[in-house]
Parts: sequence; structure tokens; C-alpha cells
Amino acid sequence: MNQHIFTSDLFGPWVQCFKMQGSGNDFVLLDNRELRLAPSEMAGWARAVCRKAFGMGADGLIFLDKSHDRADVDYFWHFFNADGSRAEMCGNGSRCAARLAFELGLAGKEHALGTDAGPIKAEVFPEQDLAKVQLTPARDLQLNIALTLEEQAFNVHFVNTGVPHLVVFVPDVQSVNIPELGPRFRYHPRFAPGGANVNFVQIVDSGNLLLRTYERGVEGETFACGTGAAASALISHALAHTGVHVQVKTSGQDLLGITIDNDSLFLTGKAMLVFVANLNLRALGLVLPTQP
Ligand SMILES: N[C@@H](CCC[C@H](N)C(=O)O)C(=O)O
Repeated sequence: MNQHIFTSDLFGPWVQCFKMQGSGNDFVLLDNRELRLAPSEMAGWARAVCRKAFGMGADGLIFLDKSHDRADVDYFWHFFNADGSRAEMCGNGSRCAARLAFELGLAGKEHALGTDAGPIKAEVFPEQDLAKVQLTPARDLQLNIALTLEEQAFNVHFVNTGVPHLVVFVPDVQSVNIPELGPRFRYHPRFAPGGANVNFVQIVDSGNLLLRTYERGVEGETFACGTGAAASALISHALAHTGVHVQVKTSGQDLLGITIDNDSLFLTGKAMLVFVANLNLRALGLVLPTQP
């Protein structure tokens, strides 16, 4: 039996996990090099572990895995939203993964993480509790899309910064009714079948944005969304509202730094290990995989 997976007569088996947060976007991380779950088993684990009250509660579950001999990355991940949907990428999650990979000795301070969206270059600054990632090149940029929601006209923008994002500029982000508006944009037929994350953005000045994000797969507002912050800064820059360096204040009141350097997009912010814990699989209705 592995040192991080052990059985207790009373409750077990238990699996060690790491609870992290990147600017308030919270994740549970598991080391799948030891656990060896098959990808087909992971969605169920995400739903059980991320469930509030019954599980640990989190926006997503991340499995760190071997690089499987890929020369371009140091390790690979499997990222799942709280509802069990697999996402190609997560900006804040990748910063947390990079920090943990460094702390576990899986990779150096500068390394590359393999995601479904492509390799992500990461740099960890442990003394400042910061991690920086270079996102995949932005694609599918569409500015000024006219959308009608129940006879109300909106001008929205779209870009994929690893995952799909809608950006809606508003005069006062605090007054947006996100529980009502978020799902209506997220499920708009124009973005079917996958839908999109929805970012409501208030421009403060040429270097600062306020952002609230309704996230796909969490199906609610999160305290921060990294790829959403990058999408907002990129579109704001394309519309000449802001420059190439932008500070984005998210609902959790943390700052995410975005730098646009030609086709490269960088995301910097806090990545903190909150606690290390042991998950009781019996309580979660989960079982250990049958090891090959
Ligand atoms: N919070 C993440 C994005 C996670 C994936 C997203 N919910 C989706 O399914 O598209 C971030 O920090 O980028």
C-alpha cells in the first residue's frame, strides 16, 4: 500500500489531498502518480469531492499525473469542474498545480504542464506565494456580437483563452444580477453545444478592470477565473480600453495580473496551499481503483 493511500479499520480507505486556492478559485489536488485512477473514473471523484457539505467543497478537482514520456511537458494534469465536466484548461488551477508540482518536487520553479488545451509554461515564486503561467494562444476572437436575451439587446465579445469566454462590459459590475443573467448567456444557443464562461467587466482605467465571472461547470459565480481575467483583458485591449498590462480585481478582491505580449498571454496571481488532508473514500462513496 502506498504511503498516501492507507486503510483504517474504522473508516478507510483514505487518500491524501491538497486543498489550494488561486485568488479565491479553489481546488482539490490529488497525486495520480500514486492513486492511478483511470480518466473514466475521475468525473465521479470530482462530483463527490467538490460537493459542498458532503465532500470537501471546491470549484474543481485536479489530478497531477506523469508526463507519459511527452518531451514537451514535465507532468500532465486532468482538470475537472465541480459538476464533473472535464475542461481543457483552467488559469488559476494551472497556477495552483504549478505551485504544488514544485513543492512536491515533481518539477522545478520553471516548468511546463501538459493540459488538454496544450502545454502551459509556468513559473513559481514560492517566497511571494505567486505563480505565473503563459496561457495557450488566444483563438476564435469575435468582437461586438449582438445578442438578444428576452427582447433585451446586448453587445458581447467572445474569445477562447484555453476555454471559451464571453465578455460583457457593464458600467457597474456590483449591480449585475449574476444568478439570473449568467445562465442565460452561458446557455445561449449561439455558443452551443459547449456554452461559455461569462465575464462581466467594469473598466476602471487603462490599467485596471473589475471582474465577476459566472463559470461553466461550477454553474455559479466563482471568486476568480484566470482564463476569464485574461479574456477580459485581451478583449478590453483589442477595443482600446486598456493597455498591455492590466490588473484585474475579481470578486474575491484578489488581483490577477495580465500581460499581453504580441500573441503571448501571461497570468500572474496568488497560489496558496490552504491545507493537506485525507479524504475518507467511504464517506464520499468512492473506491480505490483496482491497481494493475
Ligand atoms: N476557473 C478557471 C476555468 C475553469 C474551467 C471553466 N469552468 C470551463 O469549464 O470552461 C480559470 O481560472 O481559468
